[in-house]
Amino acid sequence: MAQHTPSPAQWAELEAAARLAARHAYVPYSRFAVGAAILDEQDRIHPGCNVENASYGLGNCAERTAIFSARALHGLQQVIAVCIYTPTATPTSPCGACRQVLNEFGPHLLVRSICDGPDRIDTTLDQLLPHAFGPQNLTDAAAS
Ligand SMILES: O=c1ccn([C@H]2C[C@H](O)[C@@H](CO)O2)c(=O)[nH]1
Ligand SMILES: [Zn+2]
Repeated sequence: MAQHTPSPAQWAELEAAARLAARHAYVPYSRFAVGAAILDEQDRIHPGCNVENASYGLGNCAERTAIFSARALHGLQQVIAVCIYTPTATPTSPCGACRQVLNEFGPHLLVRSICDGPDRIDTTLDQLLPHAFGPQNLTDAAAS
């Protein structure tokens, strides 16, 4: 399937959705409210925020919340692009766990990180997670 690229208007929508989603973040422990928004192959935008827990290690990042809720609510199939907003002076990249989860639904997806400052990062998941382990590795498994 051909990978399509978001239009400038779609990037602007993704950025706004990521910033808005951060307002729903549940971050009583880190006070670090992150928002994410994913664009799917049907041009739908799905938001997510980080949701922390008193058992600290169980918190979920904004990017994974976006993926899981989009799948549960809307049957997400393919991610074209993700935008991540962090409340920082410089943009930050998704954590390793989120890179892996993003890879499941969009191995070649585009990643934009935005923040409260003027800088942004535009990259790809291929750059962030080279030699990824994904669904194809399971189907490649030798029959026993
Ligand atoms: O890309 C990132 C990085 C961090 N966090 C969350 C996890 C935790 O709730 C808080 C501090 O790490 O920010 C995200 O949601 N996405
Ligand atoms: Zn993460």
